[in-house]
Amino acid sequence: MKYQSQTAFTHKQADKIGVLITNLGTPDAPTPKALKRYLKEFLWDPRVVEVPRPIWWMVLNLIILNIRPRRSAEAYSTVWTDEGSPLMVHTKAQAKAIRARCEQVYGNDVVVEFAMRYGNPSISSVLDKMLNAGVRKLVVLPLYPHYCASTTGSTFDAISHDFTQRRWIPDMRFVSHYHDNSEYIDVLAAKVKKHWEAHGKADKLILSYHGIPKRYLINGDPYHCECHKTSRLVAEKLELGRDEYMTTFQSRFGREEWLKPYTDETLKSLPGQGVKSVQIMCPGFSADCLETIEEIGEENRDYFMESGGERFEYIEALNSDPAHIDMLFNIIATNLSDWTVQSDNTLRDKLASDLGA
Ligand SMILES: C=CC1=C(C)c2cc3[nH]c(cc4nc(cc5[nH]c(cc1n2)c(C)c5CCC(=O)O)C(CCC(=O)O)=C4C)c(C)c3C=C
Ligand SMILES: [Fe+2]
Ligand SMILES: [Fe+2]
Repeated sequence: MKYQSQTAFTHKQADKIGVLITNLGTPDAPTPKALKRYLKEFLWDPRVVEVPRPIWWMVLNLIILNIRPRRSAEAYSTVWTDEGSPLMVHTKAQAKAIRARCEQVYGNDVVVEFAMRYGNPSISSVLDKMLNAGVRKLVVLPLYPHYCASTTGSTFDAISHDFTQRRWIPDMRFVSHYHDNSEYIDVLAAKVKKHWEAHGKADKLILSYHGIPKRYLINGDPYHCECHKTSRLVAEKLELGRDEYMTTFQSRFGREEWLKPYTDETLKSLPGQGVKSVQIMCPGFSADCLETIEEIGEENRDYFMESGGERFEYIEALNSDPAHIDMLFNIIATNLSDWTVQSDNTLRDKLASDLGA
C-alpha cells in the first residue's frame, strides 16, 4: 500500500487550521451528458439509494440513466445562470464570505475551502489542497442543517474514505447538524418577518424540506424529527398557531413511499380547503438550487395556482445573507475555540532535513 505523500511534511511551513464547507454538488453543465455523469455518481451512492447493489445496478444503468439525464437537463437549463448552476454560485459565495470573516478574526491561520460531495470540486481534490497547505486540524461543516444518512452521513463517508489513502490524518471535527441552533432559527424567522413586512402575511406558511424514503425514517434516521423540530421552533419564534403553518416534504424520487405530507399534493389540495394564499420556505436548503427555484418556485407554484390558489410566494433560501454567514461563522468559531493554530515544528523539520527529505 502506498499512501499519498504530503508536501507539508517536507517543507518548512506553519501549521494551519482548515474549514471545509460542503454541499451536495451539481452537474458541470445543463446537458444530458453532464447530467448522466452527475446522476451516476450521486445515485450509485448506497447512502442515497438503499437497495441491494445488483438490483439497483440494473435499474440505474438500464433504465434511469437512459431517461432521467435528458429530463433533468431540461429542468437545469431553466435555472442555469451565466456563472453556472445556482447551487454552485451560492456555495462559492458562501465560502468567500465565510473566508472573509475567518480572515478578519484569525488572519492567515485558518484556511477556508468548499467542496462538493458529488461532481466538482471533489472532496478529495480539496482535501489534497488543504493538507498540502499545512492544515493539521480540520473542521468540516456540511451545509445541511438536518442530519440525514443520505447527505450528512455520505459526506462523512467520502471524507473518511479519502483519509484511508493518506499517511497523515489531521485532528478533525465534523458538524453533523444545526437544525435547532438558536441563531439558525432566529435567522429563518427574521427572513419570514422581513417578507411579511414587504408583502403581508398569507393564509399559511409552508415549511418544505427535501424528502427521503419513509423506510429510512423507520430504520432510525433522525431527519424527519429534526425537520419537524426546526418548523416548531420557527413557528414559536413567529408566534404562529398550529393551523398557520405546515411541514411538508418535496422532491420525491422513485415509486416507494417517501416522507409525507408531500409538498406537491398539499399545494394541490389547499385551495379546496379554503387556503388561497401561501408563503413557502425551504429551511433544509442552505442555498437556492434546482429543487427550490424550479421545483418549488415554478412547478409547485403552478400546481397551487391551477388548483384555485390566488397568491403564492416563495421565500428565498438563506444563501449569503449576512446573518446566515454570521451564524455559520459562529458554528465554526465554536469548534475552533480551543484549537491553537501554531505548533512547534522545529523537531519535525530537523528530522525531515536529517533524513534528506
Ligand atoms: C433517492 C434519491 C434521493 C434522495 C434520498 C435524496 C435526498 C436528499 N437530497 C437533498 C438535497 C438535494 N437534492 C438535489 C437534487 C436531487 N436529488 C435527487 C435524489 C435524491 N435526493 C436527484 C435525482 C436530484 C437531481 C435533480 C433531478 O434530477 O431531479 C439538490 C439540488 C442539486 C442542484 O444541482 O441544484 C439538493 C440540494 C437532501 C437535503 C436530501 C436528504 C435529506
Ligand atoms: Fe436530493
Ligand atoms: Fe426535484
